[in-house]
Amino acid sequence: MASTVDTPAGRRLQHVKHIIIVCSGKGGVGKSSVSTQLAISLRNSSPTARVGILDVDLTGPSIPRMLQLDGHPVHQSSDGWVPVYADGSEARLACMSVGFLLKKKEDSVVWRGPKKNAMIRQFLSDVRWGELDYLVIDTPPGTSDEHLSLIEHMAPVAGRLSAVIVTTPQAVALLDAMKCLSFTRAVSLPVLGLIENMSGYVCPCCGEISNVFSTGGGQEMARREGLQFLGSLPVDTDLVTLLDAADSGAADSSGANSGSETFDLLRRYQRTSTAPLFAKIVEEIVRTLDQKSSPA
Ligand SMILES: Nc1ncnc2c1ncn2[C@@H]1O[C@H](COP(=O)(O)OP(=O)(O)OP(=O)(O)O)[C@@H](O)[C@H]1O
Ligand code: SF4
Repeated sequence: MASTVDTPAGRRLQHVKHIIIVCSGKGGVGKSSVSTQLAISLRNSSPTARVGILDVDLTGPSIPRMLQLDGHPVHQSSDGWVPVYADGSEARLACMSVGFLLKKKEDSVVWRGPKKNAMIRQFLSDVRWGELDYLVIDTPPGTSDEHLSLIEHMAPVAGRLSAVIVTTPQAVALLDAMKCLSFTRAVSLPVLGLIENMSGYVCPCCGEISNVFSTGGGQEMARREGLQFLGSLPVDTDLVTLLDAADSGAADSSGANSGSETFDLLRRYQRTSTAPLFAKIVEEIVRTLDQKSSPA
């Protein structure tokens, strides 16, 4: 019988303990922000946790922007691509995105399915992730070529895969989240739980919660479908301010930000009003994954 790691992606990912695919049925619900904040909170969940974040939203990569790593060059070593570390020399938050391969961040990626498939295969087999506790994968909205390619190339490590579904509370987003859930069921991808994002707005002056959209739909969907409800995240004005600042952040002459700037960015993420909610979500995720990997 062939070894379970007997493919380039299987060999490369053999030292990655858990792989979390973040998906949403609908665009713009906050999947990339959730992926970024999950990766940061997982990294901070223990002093030694090592986390990777892979951005396979090939036509709309936003992870480099969210980690203020836009324009960072990617180095090729004899052993493959070296990921970009969002925490400098600590090297506990490794990041890879097609965004690093574009000449300018405004450049668009207009690729057909086979080229996207080849890029994803390369990300999974050629990036030198090393040992990771968690690899968080940010995907495009919906269920597209990218999702199928991921599942196909990661078949040798299928036992370590799970998904987190992100939705907003509106009916249309929930309908699309259901489609996403049926995809996970069709490909036997276990779902760790559901996150309802932009669930209400917390007034920065008085803390009053206004439900701009309806609320509670994600929790209801989770109950109905037998999923774990991981939590609700309100519209976070700290996150908006942080990302606006990151967008206008100064880059050095190579177009890349220095390690200390991105390190400072990680600290600022930790001070947003949703950071404690992410810490709780991560506690739940870590508990579930530990149970899954502990011998019966
Ligand atoms: N809880 C939140 N509070 C405030 N702003 C948020 C929140 N979640 C996401 N956003 C903002 O909403 C916008 C869309 O978020 P994001 O890019 O994460 O969504 P997405 O689902 O990944 O989008 P796409 O479909 O383009 O991949 C971003 O500007 C992000 O900063
Ligand atoms: S919730 Fe209260 S403090 Fe906040 S904006 Fe509305 S009225 Fe003002």
